[in-house]
Amino acid sequence: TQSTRPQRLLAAVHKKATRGNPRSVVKAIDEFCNQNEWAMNVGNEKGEILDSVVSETNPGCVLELGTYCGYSTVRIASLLPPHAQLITLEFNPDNAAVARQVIAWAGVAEKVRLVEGESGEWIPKMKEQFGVKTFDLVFLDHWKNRYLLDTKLMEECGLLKKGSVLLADNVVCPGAPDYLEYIRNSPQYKSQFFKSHLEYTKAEDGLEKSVFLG
Ligand SMILES: Cc1cc(-c2n[nH]c(CCNC(=O)c3cc(-c4ccc(F)cc4)cc(O)c3O)n2)ccn1
Ligand SMILES: [Mg+2]
Repeated sequence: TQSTRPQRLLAAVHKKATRGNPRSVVKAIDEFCNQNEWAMNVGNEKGEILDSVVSETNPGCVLELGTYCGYSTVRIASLLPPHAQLITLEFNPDNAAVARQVIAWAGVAEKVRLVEGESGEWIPKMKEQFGVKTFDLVFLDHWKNRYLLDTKLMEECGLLKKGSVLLADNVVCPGAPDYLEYIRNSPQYKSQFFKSHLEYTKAEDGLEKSVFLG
């Protein structure tokens, strides 16, 4: 039977990356996507911006919406301080299965909790199910038409505190216009746009970083 693109991406990780070395896993995926097949990982150009935001935030508790194959999960987890935790939500069970193996190969599994399901269902359960108080950093990389809804849901669930950082991928391509409109005009956030390109292409894209002011 035919393999899927995520399965071919995983095969490239097993072939080219060194087990336990997160940077080699990131490099292997970027090579696969540049040389073989495009895939919707955040990529290296936006990934370096992600790395800098993670490093400056030094988060103890991170939420990632949209795991896909675990590329950004591995980038984030490899920069977390000891005992910090990353919860990542993936909607597609086949992609989640690949992500688990990518995360394990990178050697960051003990920092990561991968949950299969929809943001709207799981965000309200974060406190009771995972003992989360608030998130220091949220990486929004899931369905673009859910960014705004889920940001409001996180506010309502008391999952953000003064200083919490939201970092949103794809605010230009595919785009999240209602989210940008809200977050840039809300007195409760201080936002900053990082211009970049859609992963592995020359198309315009960028990340929006927003600090919750409480
Ligand atoms: C509702 C809910 C959803 C999820 C969830 N799990 N996995 C995802 C992945 C979502 N990501 C994307 O769709 C995405 C698309 C493109 C793209 C595609 C085609 C083009 F032509 C150009 C760009 C580029 C990207 O960088 C992306 O991130 N969402 C998890 C939990 N709850
Ligand atoms: Mg993305």
